[in-house]
Amino acid sequence: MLDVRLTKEVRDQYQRGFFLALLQFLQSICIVGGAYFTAWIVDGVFLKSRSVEEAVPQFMVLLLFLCLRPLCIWGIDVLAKKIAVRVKSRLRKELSQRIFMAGTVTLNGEENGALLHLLTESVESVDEYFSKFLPQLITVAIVPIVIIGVVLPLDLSTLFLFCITAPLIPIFMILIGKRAEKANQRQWKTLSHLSQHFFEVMKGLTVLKLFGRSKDQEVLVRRSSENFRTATMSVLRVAFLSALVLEMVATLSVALVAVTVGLRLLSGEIDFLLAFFLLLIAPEFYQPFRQLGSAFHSAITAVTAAQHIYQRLGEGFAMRGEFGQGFCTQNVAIEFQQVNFAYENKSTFALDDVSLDIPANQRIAIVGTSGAGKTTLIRAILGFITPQTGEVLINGRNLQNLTKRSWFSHIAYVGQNPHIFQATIAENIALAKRASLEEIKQAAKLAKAHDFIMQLAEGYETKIGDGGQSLSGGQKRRLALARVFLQDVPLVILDEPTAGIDVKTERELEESLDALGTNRTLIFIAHKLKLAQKADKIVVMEQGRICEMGSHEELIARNGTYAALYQAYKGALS
Ligand SMILES: Nc1ncnc2c1ncn2[C@@H]1O[C@H](COP(=O)(O)OP(=O)(O)OP(=O)(O)O)[C@@H](O)[C@H]1O
Repeated sequence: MLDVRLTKEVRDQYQRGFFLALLQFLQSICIVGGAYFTAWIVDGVFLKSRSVEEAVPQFMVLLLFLCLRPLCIWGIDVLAKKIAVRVKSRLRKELSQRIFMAGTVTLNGEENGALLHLLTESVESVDEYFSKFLPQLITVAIVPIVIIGVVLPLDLSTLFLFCITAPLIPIFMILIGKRAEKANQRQWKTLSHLSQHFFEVMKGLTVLKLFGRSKDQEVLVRRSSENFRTATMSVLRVAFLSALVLEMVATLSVALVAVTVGLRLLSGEIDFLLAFFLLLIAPEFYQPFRQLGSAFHSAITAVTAAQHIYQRLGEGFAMRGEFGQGFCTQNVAIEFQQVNFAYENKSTFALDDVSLDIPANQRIAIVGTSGAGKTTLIRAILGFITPQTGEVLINGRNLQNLTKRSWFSHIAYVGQNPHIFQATIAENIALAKRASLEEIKQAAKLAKAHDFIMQLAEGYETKIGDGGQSLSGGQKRRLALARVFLQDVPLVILDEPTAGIDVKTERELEESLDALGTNRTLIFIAHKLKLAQKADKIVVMEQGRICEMGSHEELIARNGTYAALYQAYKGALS
């Protein structure tokens, strides 16, 4: 059950690995030495009638070995735990970075509960692979070999028994391992499903209560829990069965050695000292295999979790990490060249042969019916998704070759559900840039947020709850817009900037947005077509395709999709 990728995680901890192996070696010396001196003392004092005083030096050495052994075990334990903690924190960090990078695509997906399960329990279950299984594997590689090395010149028939019985344990482990792996996969999936389902129910509890459907969900959660219980029981069954089989093989092997040694002692083939030493050392020879058997199940659980972690870590991100090209400009021009993109498990393209030219410092409005592909187009610009074919070019350079850090430093973005962190209003606005209170206030004024902030108990120093719960949707959006006003970047992307905002504030905000669009590339998704009229170019999307493009007047004159949308919009207003 050795997983190459997981084992490679100790790559930066060779020193600890070396000391761990050294302690294992020292432990095996203690085992052999302890057995030898015990046999010598019993043989000398009880059979060869040596005086107790004569045995004192041997007794002291035995005592030394007996004390040293638990110290070695403790050292091995500490080193293994340290290795495990380092690996876990690295995996957690890489996973969170990957999730942050995947951004809205992943987090908008319906899988937050499963992600939480991956980040917490899955990473945690990797612990036992490093703290138990790997050290035990090293024990198996060192202790039995040292014992074989000692027994080789002393007794060939016991050595022969060791050599034919020891491989039986790993063979059984491999056979049982196949079944155990399947059971573990099933258990992982059911737990992941349960976490996801529970998370969804918690999120939507208000809606479920209002529709009187919370009882139905209770039944479904109970059913998911029952599936998880069944899957866990089948994992435990395999675990108990394998522990039983491995224990039996080990016990029978020890018994075989004991019986043959006993018979040879009775027939006078070997003397008591050697026979007693072999009897003491035989259980120690099989002990590492036994313990490997019990660590084996933790290892399967860890490897199952690791497969899912690596799968998530391996998922492609549209842009380069640290090794792409840096990028710095004051004028951002964007070009889509025949871009196609379909989400995983979707048969239709969310972006279908999209070619689009966005010159620097223009205002572009993206409009279209729900599900037309507007957000996906924005995600492609942000680099959150990789086109399956075609390219997104930034000032003529392929976006995928730019570093995330340098590209993101050019962008201010407000999505559909801007997140407000558990911090003060001022800290929330100054998220992207260090700024003085005066600058923060100025930005808030431009975003028409200043007035409502001043009405809060502590103004800009008011702490807002996790997720900005004490603010309304429109207030959160204005706070997020204030962040944008504070950042002085060449590209601003807004997803429906005036959603959830009253008519008066909306009118005021439009003026601020005018200012925001000066000397910057401004791209905004507009459901309210009044806002779109101010754009230099309106891009109309339908089923992933760009069906029309032009100014408001041009598109009205064309009397196509945009004109129809505009009529519907005007109708809804009147
Ligand atoms: N994370 C996702 N995973 C799978 N499919 C997705 C995902 N996000 C969007 N889609 C699908 O891609 C298509 C385009 O969605 P997109 O969100 O880009 O539309 P939109 O025009 O922004 O819609 P809206 O105006 O309702 O926000 C839709 O069919 C949608 O179901």
